[in-house]
Amino acid sequence: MSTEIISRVKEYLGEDFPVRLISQGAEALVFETNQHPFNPEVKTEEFIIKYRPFKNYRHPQIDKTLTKKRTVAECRCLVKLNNMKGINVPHLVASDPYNGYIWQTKIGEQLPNGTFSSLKNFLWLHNNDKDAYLSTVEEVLIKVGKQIGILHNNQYIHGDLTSSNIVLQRDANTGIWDAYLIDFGLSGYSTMVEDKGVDLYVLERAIMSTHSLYADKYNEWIMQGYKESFDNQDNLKQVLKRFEEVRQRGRKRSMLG
Ligand SMILES: Nc1ncnc2c1ncn2[C@@H]1O[C@H](COP(=O)(O)OP(=O)(O)OP(=O)(O)O)[C@@H](O)[C@H]1O
Repeated sequence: MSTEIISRVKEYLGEDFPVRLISQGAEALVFETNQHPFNPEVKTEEFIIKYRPFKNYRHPQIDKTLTKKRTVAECRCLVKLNNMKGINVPHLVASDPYNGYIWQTKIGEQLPNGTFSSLKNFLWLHNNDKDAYLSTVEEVLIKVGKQIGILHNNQYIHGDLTSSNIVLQRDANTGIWDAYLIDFGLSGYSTMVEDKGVDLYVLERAIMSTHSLYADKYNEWIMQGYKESFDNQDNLKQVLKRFEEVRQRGRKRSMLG
């Protein structure tokens, strides 16, 4: 199946177009390339191509409509976020919603152990070097919280806030890590505190399940950054109240199995 999809992508981009498959999720295949979609002069950047393939379990017409709708929604969100002050996200480069393609700038780099610099891998890397890296981890997690806070303050929600969808990249001048959010397939405009509470809960659970040893400290730092990014304390209070309610619902659900 995936070989067939990859040949379709090759056919679409051209046989000689250099792409490398880096991820295959439920919804999309993600490739990386160093070639710009339409400007061969751009030589210094790397790009991500996200492709939503045809799903043969869906009626072809419904599939086309859904693919187009989801691709357009993700692009719209990226464009909005590209113009939002203070938020770190990939730049939208090009898109072909009819065929399910989105091109965006690549975020991230290799960590010293050779893994990709997602927050998840970063925390794994520093899991055993607690003392030496604690302040770096604290700084990074406060920045992560700030990014989520800025997003929520602008009435946007992420919708799939896991530690794999947060990517770290060093500032080119200072060498200091910055936090970026990626994957806006389930994101959108929302004024509802419930959606924001769920975003926070999903990330809290993700941190607890993959980095259980220091999860409490990590979540505390994320929430410190989140709180610092709010100007309006009433809004913050409402979100935090709902976050607690979402947590309690989650606890009840897991007790009931
Ligand atoms: N702009 C980007 N820069 C760097 N890596 C990226 C970028 N976009 C996606 N990736 C990589 O590809 C992976 C999958 O991308 P994304 O989450 O957008 O697709 P998805 O199909 O929604 O995946 P999943 O089903 O796993 O959530 C990411 O976890 C990340 O490793």
